[in-house]
Amino acid sequence: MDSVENGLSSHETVEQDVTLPLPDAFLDFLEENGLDPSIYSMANSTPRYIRLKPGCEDELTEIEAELKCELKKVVWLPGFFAIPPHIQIAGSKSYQLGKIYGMDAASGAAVLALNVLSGDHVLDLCAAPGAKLCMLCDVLGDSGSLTGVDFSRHRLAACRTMLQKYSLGNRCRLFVADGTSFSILPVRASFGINPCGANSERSTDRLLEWTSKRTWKDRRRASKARNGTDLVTSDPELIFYGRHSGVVGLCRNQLFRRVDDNEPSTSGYDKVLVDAECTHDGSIKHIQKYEFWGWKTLQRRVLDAERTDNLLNLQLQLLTNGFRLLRVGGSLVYSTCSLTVAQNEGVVEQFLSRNPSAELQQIDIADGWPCRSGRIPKTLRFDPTTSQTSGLFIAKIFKLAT
Ligand SMILES: C[S@@+](CC[C@H](N)C(=O)[O-])C[C@H]1O[C@@H](n2cnc3c(N)ncnc32)[C@H](O)[C@@H]1O
Repeated sequence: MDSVENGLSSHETVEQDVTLPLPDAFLDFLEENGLDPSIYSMANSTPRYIRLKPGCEDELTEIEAELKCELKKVVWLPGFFAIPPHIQIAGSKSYQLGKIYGMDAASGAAVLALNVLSGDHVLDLCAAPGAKLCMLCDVLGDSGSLTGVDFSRHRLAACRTMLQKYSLGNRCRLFVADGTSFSILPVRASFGINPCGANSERSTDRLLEWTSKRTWKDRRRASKARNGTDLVTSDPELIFYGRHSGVVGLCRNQLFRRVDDNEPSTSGYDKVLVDAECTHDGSIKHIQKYEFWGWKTLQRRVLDAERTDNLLNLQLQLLTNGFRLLRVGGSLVYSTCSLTVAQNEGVVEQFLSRNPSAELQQIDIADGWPCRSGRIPKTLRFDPTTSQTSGLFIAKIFKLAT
C-alpha cells in the first residue's frame, strides 16, 4: 500500500526509534496529549504475557516444549509468565485446553489492585472480551459472586465462551447492559425476598439452571430487548449465569427489580472494576494491528474528536455508576489502556470533585511493581518503557460513609 493511501507522511521517520510507521493524525493525537511516539517502536520488543490457569503449575515444562520458548516467571505477578513477542499461543493445545490465556501483566495488576477477598460480590462493569473477568473468577474462588456487564452483545458472548472454556462460570452472571445505568445488585441484596417457591404464582418465571437452549419466550424477550441492534437499547439482558451465581431459583422480577437510591450503600458490591472504554492508545500491540486493519480505521475508531469528547463523558458516567453500586467500605478500580491525562487523571479528578464519599486509596500490593505514579498521588501508570508491559492507568477509590 502506498503511503498516501495509507495516510502516512513524512512523520513516518520522524523518530529514529519508531519502526512502526504512524500516520499524521495519530502523531497529532500523541502530540496534543504530550505522549512520546517512540513507545510504539517497542511493540516488537515488549514481551507477550500469559497467565497460567491455577492448578496447571506442574505442566510448565510441557507448555514450554509446546510453545518452543522459555516461560519467564513474572516475579511481581503470581501466575504470569513473559514469552517472546512473536510467539502465538492461539494454535497451541495448552491454549485450546484452557491451561493458559494471553493477558498483559499490567491488566493482571489492575485485577490484583482490587484485592478481591473470599466471599466478595464483585462487579466488572466493562467486562468484554473478558481477560480480567476470567482472572477475577479465579481469584474469587469458591465463594461470593461475579457480575459481568458489557454494552456489546457479541463481545459479552465471547466472555461467556471464555468462562465455559476455562470452567470458570460457576459464580458468575453476565448482563448485556449499559454500564452507565446498570442497577442490579448482587443477590445477597435480594435476601429480603424469598426465592420463588415451586408453588408460587410467579414460579413460571423462575430462573432454572442456565442452559444454552433458550425457550421461545426467552428468545422473544431477548429479541425485543435487542431491537435489531448489537448494542443494548433497553433493559439489561441476562445471557449467562452459573449454578452458584445466586440467580437460580429467583423470579425474573426479583432479579430485575428496581433498587432505590440508598440500597447500594448497604447491599451493593464489595468490589467494582471499571475498565473503561478508551482510545486504547497505550495498548501498543493493539495500535500495531492498525498497520493491517488500515490507519483510516484508527482515525474513525479512535481519533475522531467528537468521539473522544463523548468518551470522556462515558468514562465519567461509567465511573459514577460503578461507584453508586459499591457498598460503603468497598473499593473500586478505574483503569484504562489509554496514556492520556484526560481519560485518566482528568476523569478521576472530575469524579472526586463531585463525590465527597469517594477517596483515593493507596494500592498497597503495588510495592515492588514496575510502574510509576500517575499525575495524582496513589494512581499508577504502566507503560512499555517503565514496565515492559502495555500501557495502563490504575486508580483505586474507596467509598466512605457520608
Ligand atoms: C477496555 S474494554 C474492557 C476490557 C475488559 N475489561 C477485559 O479485560 O477484557 C471496554 C469495554 O467497554 C464496553 N463498553 C463501552 N461502552 C459501554 C457501556 N456504556 N456500558 C458497558 N460497557 C461498555 C465495550 O464494549 C468494551 O468491551
